[in-house]
Amino acid sequence: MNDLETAIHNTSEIGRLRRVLLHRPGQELENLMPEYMERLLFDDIPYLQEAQREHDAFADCLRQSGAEVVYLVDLVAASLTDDAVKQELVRQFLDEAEVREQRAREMLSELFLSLPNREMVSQMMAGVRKSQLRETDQARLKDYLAATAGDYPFVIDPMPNLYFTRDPFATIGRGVSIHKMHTKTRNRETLFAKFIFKYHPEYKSVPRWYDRGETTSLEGGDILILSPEVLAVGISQRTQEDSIDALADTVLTDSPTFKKILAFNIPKTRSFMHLDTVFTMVDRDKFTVHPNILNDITVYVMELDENRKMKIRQEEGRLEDILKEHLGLDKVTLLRCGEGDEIDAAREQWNDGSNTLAVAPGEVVVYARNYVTNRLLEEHGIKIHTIPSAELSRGRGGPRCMSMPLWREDL
Ligand SMILES: NC(=O)NCCC[C@H](N)C(=O)O
Repeated sequence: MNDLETAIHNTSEIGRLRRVLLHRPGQELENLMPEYMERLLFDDIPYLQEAQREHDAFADCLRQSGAEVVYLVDLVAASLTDDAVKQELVRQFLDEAEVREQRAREMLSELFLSLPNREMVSQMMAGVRKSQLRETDQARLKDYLAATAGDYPFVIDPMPNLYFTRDPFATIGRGVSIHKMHTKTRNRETLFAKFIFKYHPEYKSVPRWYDRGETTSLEGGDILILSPEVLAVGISQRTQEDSIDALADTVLTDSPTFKKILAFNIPKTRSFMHLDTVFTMVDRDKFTVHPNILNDITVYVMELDENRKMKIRQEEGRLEDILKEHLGLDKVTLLRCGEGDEIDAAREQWNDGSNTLAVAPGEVVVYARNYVTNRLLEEHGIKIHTIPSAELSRGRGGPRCMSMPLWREDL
């Protein structure tokens, strides 16, 4: 069924992309400091204006290939359907930012609630410097600053990873999986998803496969929709086995199409943080892969038996053969990042050479910088759209990480 009226429709990695969620990097990047970068999951400080230019080129590329681009800030703003909802967001946001000091809560609530919805959401994303509170009531500020010892310059931390819209929630079929993130830093991002899927007029009735209140972590970069029947989920640095069990329970039981989950156990390292940093689908029978994982990957198959009880078994053999069997294909080609060269593969994977976003079968968006891998894709008949990435890549994510499909055509 291809009716763009439904809020969410996502039954593959490669069906023609018709609507996609992005976040244009904003002031949150201007609040990155070298001292706190590691905790905020960045390896360097991007130059915001250039990062925005690159991101706009990404958005234009998606529009030119036929997708409507929807921005996170607009969806969150449109979810704040009345003052009570807006106040609820502010309250929960302050709780989750761990602002406990009463005077700070009052000053920040006043600051946020004085802004129109869109500006308020952008301000929440950017974080708040202590120096910004100078505009407010001086006596309260003095008391607050005296009560919070130390030189930490923020009253609320920035959320610089928001432009990786792939991770805090994921669309699967007609439903959504809202995540409990591995790090405290990124867990704050999923509050926006909570409000979108609770209050936004178009998104509030979407079925829920996983929720942010779960106790184990699951991140969207680990979820790949290989076909309307088969999901791949990474057991990774960011996604725990128990989360996959819980996701499998709901998706395999309640979604009309999904029958199987292939759980890929991958190495737990920063550069391989999610499955989509080492493995993406580019065509019906072609995948990019980082060669280093091929000897170090175990695949488990999860299915419900005739009594609707979960069965899990380990698969043996080569990844190509496992994919062939479960996707019912005659042939599968794995395209090795950096053409399999040890040095090029490591360099290009670090800058997301294996992190492609398909806009249609055999047609993908990639970073221009990964020219060795890109050449290989073209040699295998894949149409590539290249985008610039000098600044965007400093956050360690590529075109797939920076996008969440809301609507794809069925294959
Ligand atoms: N799916 C992805 O691999 N997303 C990239 C997320 C990068 C971000 N700096 C993070 O560490 O979470």
